[in-house]
Amino acid sequence: MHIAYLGLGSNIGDRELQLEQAIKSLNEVEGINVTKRSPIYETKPVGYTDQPDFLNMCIEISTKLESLELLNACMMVERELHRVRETRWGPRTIDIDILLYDQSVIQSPDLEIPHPRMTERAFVMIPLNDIASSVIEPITKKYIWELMPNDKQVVKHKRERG
Ligand SMILES: Nc1ncnc2c1ncn2[C@@H]1O[C@H](COP(=O)(O)OP(=O)(O)OP(=O)(O)O)[C@@H](O)[C@H]1O
Ligand SMILES: Nc1nc2c(c(=O)[nH]1)N=C(CO)CN2
Repeated sequence: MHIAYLGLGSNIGDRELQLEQAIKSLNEVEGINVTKRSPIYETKPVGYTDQPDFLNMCIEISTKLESLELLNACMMVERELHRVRETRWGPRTIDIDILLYDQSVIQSPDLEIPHPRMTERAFVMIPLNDIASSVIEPITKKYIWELMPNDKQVVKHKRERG
């Protein structure tokens, strides 16, 4: 069994529902079990800023899948939720990134693990810290405090569903 952490984001349509559907679909994939989920945060868009606010969260999964198989499963769930790729870093119904996969370091054309931009993204590190505090190296953790928002960039989302 492998332990992986995934980052989920949505900023068009029913954002909360799409996060829930992504978790449900991932959990239904043979060989994937969702074992933890972070709170949901509402976050200001990073990179391309002229787009709606995101809901972001992280989940922990235990999986029999190898890393590339997991990437394919994530892409399949994205397709299922009708994600259309238009602008890089642009709006999306759902985005699923593999953040960590065991202790692996992978540098291939299709897959980079740890996710190359994760440590600079408050919308990833804050929910990841909620569910994987012990997994994050102290050296990285130091920067989470620097990412901690004091200007409403990342705020806890009040759930609309039970
Ligand atoms: N750790 C990873 N998790 C998910 N996709 C990855 C990862 N590493 C590389 N990729 C590649 O990135 C592509 C997905 O790009 P995508 O359009 O989702 O990027 P993005 O979400 O806009 O930007 P970012 O990668 O900065 O979050 C996939 O086709 C996949 O092959
Ligand atoms: N707040 C926020 N900003 C983003 C996000 C995201 O999930 N949340 N995803 C991006 C591309 O992956 C680019 N910018």
